[in-house]
Amino acid sequence: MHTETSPSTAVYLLTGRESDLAPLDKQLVVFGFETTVFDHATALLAAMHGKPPFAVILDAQTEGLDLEFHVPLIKRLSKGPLFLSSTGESVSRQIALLRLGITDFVARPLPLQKLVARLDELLDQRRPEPFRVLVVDDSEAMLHWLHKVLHGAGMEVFKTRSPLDVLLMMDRHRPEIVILDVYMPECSGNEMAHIIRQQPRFDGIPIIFFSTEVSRNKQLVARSMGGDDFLVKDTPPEDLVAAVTITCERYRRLRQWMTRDSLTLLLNHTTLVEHLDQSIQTCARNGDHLTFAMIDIDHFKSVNDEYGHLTGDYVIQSLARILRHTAPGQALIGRYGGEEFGVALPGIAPVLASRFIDAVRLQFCAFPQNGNNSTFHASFSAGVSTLTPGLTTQQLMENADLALYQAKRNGRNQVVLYNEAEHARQEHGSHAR
Ligand SMILES: Nc1nc2c(ncn2[C@@H]2O[C@H](COP(=O)(O)OP(=O)(O)OP(=O)(O)O)[C@@H](O)[C@H]2O)c(=O)[nH]1
Repeated sequence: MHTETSPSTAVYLLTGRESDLAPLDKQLVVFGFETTVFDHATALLAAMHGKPPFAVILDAQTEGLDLEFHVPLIKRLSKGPLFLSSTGESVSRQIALLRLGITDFVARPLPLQKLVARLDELLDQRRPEPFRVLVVDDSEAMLHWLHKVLHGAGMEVFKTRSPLDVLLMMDRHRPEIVILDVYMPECSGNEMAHIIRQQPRFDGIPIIFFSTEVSRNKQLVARSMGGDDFLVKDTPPEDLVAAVTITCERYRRLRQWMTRDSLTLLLNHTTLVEHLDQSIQTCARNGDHLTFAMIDIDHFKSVNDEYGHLTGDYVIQSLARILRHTAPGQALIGRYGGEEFGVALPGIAPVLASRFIDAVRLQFCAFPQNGNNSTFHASFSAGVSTLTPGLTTQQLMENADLALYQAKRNGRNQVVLYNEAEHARQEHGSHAR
């Protein structure tokens, strides 16, 4: 399980020792950024020579920092984001600083959540996932050409000559676009599009027809069968790449709205349960471990009452980020509802899973939350359940919920691993009373 940050998340912070920015290093570490603090620009530049960071944050008030001199030197060593934190700059000064190479301005007092959100966004932009494209054409030469053009543009391309394999390949590779030839011997592209559109699990996946057909009328018929666009086969490669890119980007944005929770960008409830379902089937088939944790922030109503709803939202976001940054790659993390989260850990033994959730609990407790111009700490309780033969998704979640209830009853701020025998004993005890 990886809980370390990769070197690519290195953030260099230039600030004075006594500055209000100094605690930022510990705060960013909680969110998974490997932060190093420098109190002199020369030391920062020397470190950048050795290992260029992902981002640099400059405190404008650092002693000896001369923006006109140092910013161009920093830019020469790293093309990454360069933040300037100051008490406020005039618009004309901001323009001058942008020209020098500053990419983002951060006002004081530092809005930590916004800064982290921005760093997250920049990080995601830096490692965009390649678009996944499925191409279906009975001509080997055409498949080869499409693969060459799209793969050459950085996309992940899956190809088949047989339309009868399409559904299977869509299940296996989860393409974000399907490019269909219109005239194929086994079935036409129109028919294939019609069949794809009958499957609710492929709802919304764009289909582009790729054909020699130039008749506007026939193109419209093809689109009425479920296609989204029509490209003729002598389309120049750059136009094909542009059309696929635009369509995939739109689909990704749409999917994000459909599958993600807007406050935390974690999976929403429905999608988490759907993915958990699939994961349970796979793990049950392969005999792999699967654990599920239900996490609930403690006394959250009091947080809202004392610090306001907005601060409550920040607390929810801080837990979401800690989970995102520390969970192993295969984890499914979702916002289950309000201040409740669900985390599925396929392939991870129950004891290790509990240990991981407990490590998240400690990080979350240690994280300084800001509200009413002061710092406070929040905590959560969690219940962890394990997949056993024959258990349904619903039962797995209910068991985690029972363990969570136990954690709350035990006094909160703890992780309880569901134990069937223990649960039966307690049930029996409560009935006997
Ligand atoms: N800020 C914020 N509050 C929310 C959100 N969703 C739910 N809540 C609040 O979360 C609170 C949940 O409170 P309760 O279910 O009573 O539980 P609790 O106060 O956390 O207490 P315990 O779970 O028993 O430790 C309610 O006051 C909801 O209004 C949200 O998206 N943002």
